[in-house]
Amino acid sequence: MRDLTIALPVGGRMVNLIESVTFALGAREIMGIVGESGSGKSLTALAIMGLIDVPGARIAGSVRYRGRELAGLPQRAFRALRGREIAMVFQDPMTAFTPVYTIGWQIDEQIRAHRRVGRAEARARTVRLLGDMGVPDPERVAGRYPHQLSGGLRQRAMIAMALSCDPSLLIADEPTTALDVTVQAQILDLLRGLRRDFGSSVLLITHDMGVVAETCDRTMVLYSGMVAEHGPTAALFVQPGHPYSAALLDSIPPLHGPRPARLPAIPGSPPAPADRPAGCAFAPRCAHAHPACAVRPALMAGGAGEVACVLPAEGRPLPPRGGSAVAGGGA
Ligand SMILES: Nc1ncnc2c1ncn2[C@@H]1O[C@H](COP(=O)(O)OP(=O)(O)OP(=O)(O)O)[C@@H](O)[C@H]1O
Repeated sequence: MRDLTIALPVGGRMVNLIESVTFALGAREIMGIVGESGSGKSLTALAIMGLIDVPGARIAGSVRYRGRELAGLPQRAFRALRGREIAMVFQDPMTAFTPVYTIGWQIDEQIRAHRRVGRAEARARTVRLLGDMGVPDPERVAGRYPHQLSGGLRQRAMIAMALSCDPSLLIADEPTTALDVTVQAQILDLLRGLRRDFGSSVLLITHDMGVVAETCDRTMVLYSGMVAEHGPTAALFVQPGHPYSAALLDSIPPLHGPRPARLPAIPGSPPAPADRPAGCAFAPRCAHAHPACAVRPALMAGGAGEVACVLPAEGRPLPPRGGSAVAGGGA
């Protein structure tokens, strides 16, 4: 993705909801997009899938998949790509499965929509996929309706459906948010196994720094529709370059040592896209803000890899962080 910008008319003027988002995802790589609610994570994912269907939206920039430009691709071409090449799983599988057909029937149909196979062959593949996803007694589960399964089983079934046509890219939008922590750990394990067992790349969208720490090779931090920082996950956790990344990490309870009575919180809230300041969007909440922040910082080498902040560029790294371990809490 290069310089993706999505603008919508708000109050009579065009407002950028996403601005100049740029990243590359390699084969068999797991990348996390992390940010608060409203930071633009879902819009970024929907843009890859060609699913931004908002009247008046203006989309600029480039999304290339295996060398092929997706921006401006007609919906017919997108339909062929979705499911077969790029698949998506969502937070709540209840909204992805229709309640009136069995899980197995729905996965069979997905397979048959993309491949010329008969019912029996499709069902055999469905059962095999459910088994691969760790679903116990997959034949019986295939005969169940969505409401008859636990949240964890439904999420496994949805990932099975997403993988049914061997996509090379899986986009998972908050796939574990609705699950309890034990099941969440199992699903993250499953996502990590996809590159090994299926050779897939995964784009994982989450608001939870613990989830990216456990799962992602690289992490991109979004703030107010823009990239704040991007780099290898380990580097981001050890030496974040953007005060926002550092503040997100500091708001996670440390795993070792004494726990502070109150965790540090980031004061204020992100600006609405229409009220974004002209300079750095984080400056009004930033403990390190100074006059240079009146100019919007470009993404530059620094921090974990690339950072949109003048501090690292000016050779003024952030003070060392307190706790270094992650307890898997929400950010
Ligand atoms: N259809 C729409 N019409 C107007 N504004 C929209 C629309 N969809 C998204 N937005 C705005 O775009 C911004 C980014 O939204 P997006 O859903 O991508 O955020 P997000 O990071 O995925 O948040 P969440 O974690 O809550 O899902 C938000 O300010 C949101 O209000």
